[in-house]
Amino acid sequence: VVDAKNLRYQLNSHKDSSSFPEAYNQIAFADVVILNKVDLVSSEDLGGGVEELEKEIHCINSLAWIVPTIRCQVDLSVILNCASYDGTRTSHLEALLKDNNSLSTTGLHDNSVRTMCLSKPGQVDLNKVRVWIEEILWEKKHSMDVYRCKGVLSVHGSDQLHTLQAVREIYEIVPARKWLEDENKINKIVFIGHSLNEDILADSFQDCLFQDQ
Ligand SMILES: Nc1nc2c(ncn2[C@@H]2O[C@H](COP(=O)(O)OP(=O)(O)OP(=O)(O)O)[C@@H](O)[C@H]2O)c(=O)[nH]1
Repeated sequence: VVDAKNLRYQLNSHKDSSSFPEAYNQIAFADVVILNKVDLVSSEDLGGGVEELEKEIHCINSLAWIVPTIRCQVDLSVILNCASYDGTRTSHLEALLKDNNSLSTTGLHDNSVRTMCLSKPGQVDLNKVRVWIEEILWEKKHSMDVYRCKGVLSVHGSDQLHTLQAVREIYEIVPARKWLEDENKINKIVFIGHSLNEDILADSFQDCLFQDQ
């Protein structure tokens, strides 16, 4: 739950310190963000109203689904049972498959928590992807602090769309469903975290593509 009236203050409160406020972490890890107290903000407020706040939340986590509320009044059947981490249910990942769907953000402040989206055509070698993601998440090879990761993969030798999900060091790659005939078989991975380097991620992922010997 985000307090609409105080969000900006909470996000800015770290500017003079070396650590991030908890608000960044909570938004980065959220699947659903309840943006509460929207009756207390208006477009005349410094920095804009609810729309601006939604933009700021999406800058940190462009995968989050935002529900504006007053007194947290929300239909529970909408926000519960999202099955966001069920790798075999692709409904929450379908948006990733849409072309031209840019989810990357530049972050609110230099070096803050942000979303980065990697997109590559071709088929990947699953073993290479495992080594690649383990180097990033476990060995912190590129000094990136990845909070979460979600994506779809087109795996060589399989007609199944695979999903990749990670929370901190724990990750999972599983077959989810058959690729559809007319579907653009791509690899698309969204990273949410801190100190993300787009060029390094794109270059290193290139080595995961399957190559005929
Ligand atoms: N106008 C308005 N007031 C609200 C809303 N939600 C809560 N409040 C009031 O805001 C006051 C503080 O409530 P909260 O922000 O939920 O209280 P809190 O102590 O911060 O609660 P925690 O965040 O759980 O620690 C109470 O008087 C609530 O009735 C809202 O959407 N609109």
